[in-house]
Amino acid sequence: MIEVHDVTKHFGKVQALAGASFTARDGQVTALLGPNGAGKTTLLRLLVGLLGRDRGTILIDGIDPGIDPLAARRSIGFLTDQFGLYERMSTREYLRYFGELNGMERRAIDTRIDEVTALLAMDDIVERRSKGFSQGQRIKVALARTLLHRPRNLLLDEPSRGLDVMSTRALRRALAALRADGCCVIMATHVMQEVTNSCDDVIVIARGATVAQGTPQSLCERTGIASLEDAFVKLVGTDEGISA
Ligand SMILES: Nc1ncnc2c1ncn2[C@@H]1O[C@H](COP(=O)(O)OP(=O)(O)OP(=O)(O)O)[C@@H](O)[C@H]1O
Repeated sequence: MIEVHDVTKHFGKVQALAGASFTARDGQVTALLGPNGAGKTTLLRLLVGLLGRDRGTILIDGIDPGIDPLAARRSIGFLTDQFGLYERMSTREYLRYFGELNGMERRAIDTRIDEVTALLAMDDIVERRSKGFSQGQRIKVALARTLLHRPRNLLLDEPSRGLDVMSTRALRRALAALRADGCCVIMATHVMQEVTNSCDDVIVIARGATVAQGTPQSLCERTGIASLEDAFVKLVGTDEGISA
């Protein structure tokens, strides 16, 4: 479970977070929805302890990443906007390397590589070096790395960007599997269809603060609007930063 209370963060004079508060529960996929510049990536980086907050409380399964980032990170898989692939390594070599960094045993790594590459439908690129990989192929490798060590908490920053229809379905399967395993998943996205298809709960963030949290249906009911996209626009008070 991930608990955030009244978190603020400045970069110089820019206020990236201005009082974000929410709870993301186990066994749920929680969407983090907000216009460009709303503070989504900053929030994810604070959760994983890559940045320090100015104020507020953050607990990852009871651990404060600001106090003990290494302990918090052990239970987190973070798909960032920077994939950090090593072009000379094949996908298998790359995943093995990260499995070893996470303290997994070789046999467990190989079994898990088979599982995640099947889940994400990436058999065609397992033995290929990542040099020249397309955007969709790159994100799949990064996602496979994120899932490899079975973290209990998953932070996914726009995981569906650049994915084709088949890969988007593979991502949905992966999210469903994580939910069934009881993981806590937070997914920052601009794609409303992914929210409707894959998310149990939605956090709406605007200008650095949480403006609403609830199921897609409850957000529609609260605004009195049938479409989630229109409900989001009403909650945020602008129509920037969304795609159909
Ligand atoms: N390292 C930094 N230095 C200065 N300003 C920053 C830095 N990181 C983020 N910001 C600013 O903080 C605000 C929030 O940025 P953030 O990247 O968290 O937004 P976001 O919701 O992820 O946006 P997007 O949907 O465009 O990816 C923006 O105004 C951004 O310019």
